[in-house]
Amino acid sequence: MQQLNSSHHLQLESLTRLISLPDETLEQQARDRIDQLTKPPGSLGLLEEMAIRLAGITGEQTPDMSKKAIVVCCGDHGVVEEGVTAYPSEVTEKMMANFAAGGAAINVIARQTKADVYVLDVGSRARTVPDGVIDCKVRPGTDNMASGPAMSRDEAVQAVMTGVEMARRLKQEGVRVIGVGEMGIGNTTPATAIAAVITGSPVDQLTGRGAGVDDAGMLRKIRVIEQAIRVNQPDPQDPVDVLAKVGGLEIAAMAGVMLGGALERMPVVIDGLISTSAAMIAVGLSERVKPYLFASHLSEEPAHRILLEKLGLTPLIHARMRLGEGTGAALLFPMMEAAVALMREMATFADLGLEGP
Ligand SMILES: O=C(O)c1ccc[n+]([C@@H]2O[C@H](COP(=O)([O-])O)[C@@H](O)[C@H]2O)c1
Ligand SMILES: Cc1cc2nc[nH]c2cc1C
Repeated sequence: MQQLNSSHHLQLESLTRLISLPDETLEQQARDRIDQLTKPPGSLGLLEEMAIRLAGITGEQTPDMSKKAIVVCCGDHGVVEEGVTAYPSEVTEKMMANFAAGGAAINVIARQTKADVYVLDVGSRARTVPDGVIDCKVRPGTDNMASGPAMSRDEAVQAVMTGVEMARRLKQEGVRVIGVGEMGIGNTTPATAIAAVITGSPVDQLTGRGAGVDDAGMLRKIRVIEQAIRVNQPDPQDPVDVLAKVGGLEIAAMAGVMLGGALERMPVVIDGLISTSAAMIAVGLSERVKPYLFASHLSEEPAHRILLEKLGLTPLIHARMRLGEGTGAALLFPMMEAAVALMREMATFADLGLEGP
């Protein structure tokens, strides 16, 4: 591991060792209570599993979910010059301004589900970072991964540490649950490349239309991802190598938010394909991140299902969404709050003078 910028408090390698496992005693207590609630055992399905996991993560039988945050990590991609997306990179900057002004889909959904939106410019090509966007730019966009590494190892680690610091800051601000989202024109290309490297699945089975590329663009995208993997030869056993060679700055930062969230014993909700590719990197850096992660929705991108299966996560929402920004994650928040409220407010069989299930 290369030396990090001195402003970083902890080195990536050492912090991954500091992540603790969820509390099994609290999980068992939650399981026992759920089976005493006035319902057939297991009938609340994945909400039961959610309540149990939240208890183990937070160390609280009925965790406080009042302060919720969505972190939208933004970055641009040199590979866009290969014609892999229907949109120009400039849209990333315009959307960052839109997030800051409150007019994007994530702003609307987060207002509905009572979450605060934090926008991070980790690596956009915007010359000036729009007001209201947190400037933690590592570099203005990646290089074209079709002809060489997207970035250096050091830059990848710096971007990861940006996410770690963000999660720690949110914890200090009293945030109890973090949803992870992103914006970056072209980023389904690196996300799919990460999926191909880590799962070994054929690129043509993983690749989707992203924000809406046409048939010719799809074929180009598949060939470009195959070429990027051939040219860079990323080592699937080395997550920083994968990030640096075929990843993205916002993907690295999201992996960092997941590491930081786990370090701070906070549940972290992932969103679509791109944040799930970041989850693969985070779990590659430390298996201990996995129990802190919650899948929200199943994206239309074919690689998403494969990555979620590999992570052992089940998405609760099937809404044919493929937007990103953390929109699916924000939609999971009310279900999480409901899972906790059920634990807190439901009557038990004993309350009804019944023996139990
Ligand atoms: O979250 C997803 O699964 C998802 C699927 C398709 C597209 N996106 C969003 O669309 C952008 C990437 O699409 P593309 O075609 O430019 O690679 C990026 O800003 C993502 O947030 C997101
Ligand atoms: C308009 C637009 C909004 C987005 N939000 C996330 N990805 C996006 C891609 C586009 C093109």
